[in-house]
Amino acid sequence: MSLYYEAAAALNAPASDGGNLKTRIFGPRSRDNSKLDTGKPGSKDGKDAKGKPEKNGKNSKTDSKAKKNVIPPAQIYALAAESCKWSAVLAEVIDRAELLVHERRTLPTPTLALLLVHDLLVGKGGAIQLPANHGLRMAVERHKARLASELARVRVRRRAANLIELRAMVERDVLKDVSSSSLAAATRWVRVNTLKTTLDEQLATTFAGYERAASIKDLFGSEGNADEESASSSKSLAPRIYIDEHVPNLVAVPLMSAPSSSSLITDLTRCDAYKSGAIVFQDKASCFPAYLLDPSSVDGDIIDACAAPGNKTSHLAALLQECSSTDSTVSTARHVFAFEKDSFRSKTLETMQAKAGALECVTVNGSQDFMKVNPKDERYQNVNALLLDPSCSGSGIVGRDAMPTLHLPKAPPPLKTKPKQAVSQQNGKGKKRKRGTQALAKDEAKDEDAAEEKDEDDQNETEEEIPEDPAARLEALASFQLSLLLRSFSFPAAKRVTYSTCSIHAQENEQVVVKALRAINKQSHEGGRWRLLRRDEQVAGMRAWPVRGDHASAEVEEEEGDEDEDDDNDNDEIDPAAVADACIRSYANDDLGVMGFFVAAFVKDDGSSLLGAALSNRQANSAQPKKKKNKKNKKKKKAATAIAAVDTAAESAHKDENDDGWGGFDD
Ligand SMILES: C[S@@+](CC[C@H](N)C(=O)[O-])C[C@H]1O[C@@H](n2cnc3c(N)ncnc32)[C@H](O)[C@@H]1O
Repeated sequence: MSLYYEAAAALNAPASDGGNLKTRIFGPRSRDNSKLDTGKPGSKDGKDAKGKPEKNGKNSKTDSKAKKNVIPPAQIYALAAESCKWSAVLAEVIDRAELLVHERRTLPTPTLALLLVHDLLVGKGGAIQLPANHGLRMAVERHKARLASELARVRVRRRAANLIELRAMVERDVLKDVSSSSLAAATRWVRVNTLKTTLDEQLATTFAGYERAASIKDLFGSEGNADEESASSSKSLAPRIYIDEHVPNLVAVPLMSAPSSSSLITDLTRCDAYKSGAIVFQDKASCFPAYLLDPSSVDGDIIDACAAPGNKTSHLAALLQECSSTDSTVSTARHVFAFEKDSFRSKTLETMQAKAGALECVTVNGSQDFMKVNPKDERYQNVNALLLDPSCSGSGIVGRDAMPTLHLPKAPPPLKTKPKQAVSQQNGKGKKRKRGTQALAKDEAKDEDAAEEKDEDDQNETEEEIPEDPAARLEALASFQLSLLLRSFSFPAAKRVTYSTCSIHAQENEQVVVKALRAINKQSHEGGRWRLLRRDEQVAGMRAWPVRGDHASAEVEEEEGDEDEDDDNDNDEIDPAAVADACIRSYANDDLGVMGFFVAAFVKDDGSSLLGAALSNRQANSAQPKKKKNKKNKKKKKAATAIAAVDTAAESAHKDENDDGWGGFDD
């Protein structure tokens, strides 16, 4: 009986408990099965129900009996997920057959009825997994003929020729349902790692048999599809794949925590290409920085300043290899130096580079603080480009726990006296199970093993985990990000820098960019001047990406003490519209299937073109007076340089980070 009650408890757990179906069932249970299954006190801590120590041998007997009763989580998950998937159809069948009206004394809840009818009508074995004389089984089987004929009617109404076609329709409906609530959460982005394979090879192997989707929405059956012949059918059982139009070697497939088995959704974590590092799970937006940095635009080495877990590092390595193999003039091997401050995450970085086959060109500088790296060190004299993806609030991250809606049959009107089993579910075993599920669901966030299907790039902390004062936290983060960005500019041979966050807050994005431009351009312009890479100069895919920076957010007041002290820079006002156009953003709710993200690229003009996007049209008019010039002398002593100021702020941000053991975020 437990199987059905366990599955019902997992499906009915309140959303506020968090966690998707998979983690509700697998994460907690895998650590403490007996607790959930037996509900008996005492057996775990060696004490009996009254709290007294149990006699020798009794404990182990109880344990082994409890173990025998444990239902494999995979079995519970399969039942819950499949029933959820079929719930729209089955709820209709149960209602029309009036099962709950006829059996209101024996079938305590609509969820249980749904699970039992699932196994009877569409489950794998075609039978309820209970003894033949069990009350629940008998209650449902009494109505088998009526239920089967209602199922046939539903099938005919939906114009499915047989059960196989109906199954395909059910799956498509579920995909549509999930993707309509969050396209970003329902999409699995897969980067083909060109260090190990090619897109064509993967399409012919890992993704053989997939139908081409014409758009992200079409992955979920909402629009027509790219393959003309297969366009007809929502009845097609083939999974779909979308080949991204912006980032090369990137594809998307549907992702969902349920259903457990589906021909439309394949579990890529189990495929050889994933295990060997030939494909990498990486959100589309997270591919922007390396692509925008465009290693082919420079010829020297590259630094990834905040690298762990390392998806952008291996992406950089792949792009580097691609441009080296196409450019015969490149004679010397180019390097990616990957820095990571956190020692634990440094190990992940190393492992991921090894898995991606990137170690030939990537040097992992683990447990090294980028702020402490000497830009003048001989090893970095050939560094032309830097990718900076520092810790951030992670406010753009999307939880990948999309669940289909659970449709339940209508509950019958209540009986005057409570049926025995209903009472026992409310007050007895049912209650214990629910408590167990809830308590365990809370632990789930800490359970690393529960994250079976988590992307490597999905290990960020969420904003909720940031300590109490979010405003102060954001301010400290922004200062820390600015200091890292200014440090990136200070590498003598640097010509290009990308700055990215998986945050949606302007404070961490456009505002950092504007402050960085102001600060850097107050310094001597020896060797060139930093500006934003304009949209028209960006690689094709980024130029075409429609979501740009936020104009209003780029209007940043100059802070007191930051006014220009150098008469030569009187014309360095920043044009918010130009900044916004140069910046790239994405939002989880913008229907493009990606998480919230921000990236901007800076270039160092060697003097041949000073008409940078960041400099306003006022740049041409050198006579334009600065507004706060009269304050200039008073403040001269107050701020030595802008960089020194942000360095101090950054130090406190660093301290803040260390204090609470906060390790930063991945994308
Ligand atoms: C957002 S994650 C980087 C994700 C990574 N770029 C990727 O795509 O896989 C930020 C990382 O920067 C690291 N970090 C923070 N401050 C750092 C510093 N001063 N020097 C080096 N690494 C730092 C954090 O430990 C964290 O692992």
